Amino acid sequence: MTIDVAAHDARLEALCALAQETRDFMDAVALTEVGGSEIAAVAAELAALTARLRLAARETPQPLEIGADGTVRHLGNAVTGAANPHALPLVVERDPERGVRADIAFRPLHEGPPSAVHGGISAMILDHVLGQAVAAAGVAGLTGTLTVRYRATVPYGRPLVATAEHTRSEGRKSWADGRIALPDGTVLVEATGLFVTPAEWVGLKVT
Ligand SMILES: CCCCCCCC/C=C\CCCCCCCC(=O)SCCNC(=O)CCNC(=O)[C@H](O)C(C)(C)COP(=O)(O)OP(=O)(O)OC[C@H]1O[C@@H](n2cnc3c(N)ncnc32)[C@H](O)[C@@H]1OP(=O)(O)O
Repeated sequence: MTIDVAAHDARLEALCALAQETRDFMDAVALTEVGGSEIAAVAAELAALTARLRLAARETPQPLEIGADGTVRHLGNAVTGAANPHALPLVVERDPERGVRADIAFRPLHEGPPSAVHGGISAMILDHVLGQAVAAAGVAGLTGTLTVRYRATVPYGRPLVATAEHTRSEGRKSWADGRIALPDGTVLVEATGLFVTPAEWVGLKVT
């Protein structure tokens, strides 16, 4: 059975909608120019909303689920989780040619150097897509090492593309390459990573 994200679960659908509203809120916080008293009033309203959500709370985000066909859904993931406000969220697809690809839309919220995306955020995206390329090759693992080369600053507010592919495996070690590029293919950041399949994951089939 393929897991269909939030398709038949009204509560999860509502949670994903709340996460998206929260992202919009965070963007608004990062960019607002309203006056100080209005900012204080909004903060007080927000504190009341936070208290309502905490009336019933768990200690970990929405868990990773694996469908019968190996489909993975992780609504709580920091990069892809539709129920996690921290996530872009990135939608990673199998590339028809090779590996995986994802459209990226960084926002002003992601700023590191002036007018550009924080290097750690680019590294986080690359960590994830390299990991997913490795998982798509049937050898899912945890990142052992990630080497990132920043060739040009990464802009926010314009469409970008992340791609990655599994390159080889030796025992429980697997390598992948990936990059964040402009739509015309100009590479801005590239990475290579080594992923180690924990012994207890060997043979796990995820897509
Ligand atoms: C039921 C579970 C279901 C799970 C389903 C998963 C589905 C996935 C689906 C979708 C993928 C999404 C994509 C996600 C992407 C994001 C990935 C991250 O951000 S991961 C978080 C950051 N990384 C960590 O937190 C790792 C922390 N480190 C560890 O847990 C261990 O150190 C680990 C697993 C990396 C290695 O531990 P050992 O005990 O298995 O390793 P030893 O047996 O000592 O070594 C095995 C081989 O690996 C090398 N090795 C081990 N660690 C290395 C390292 N850090 N760098 C280089 N080589 C390393 C060793 O030298 C050894 O190599 P020799 O066989 O001798 O050639």
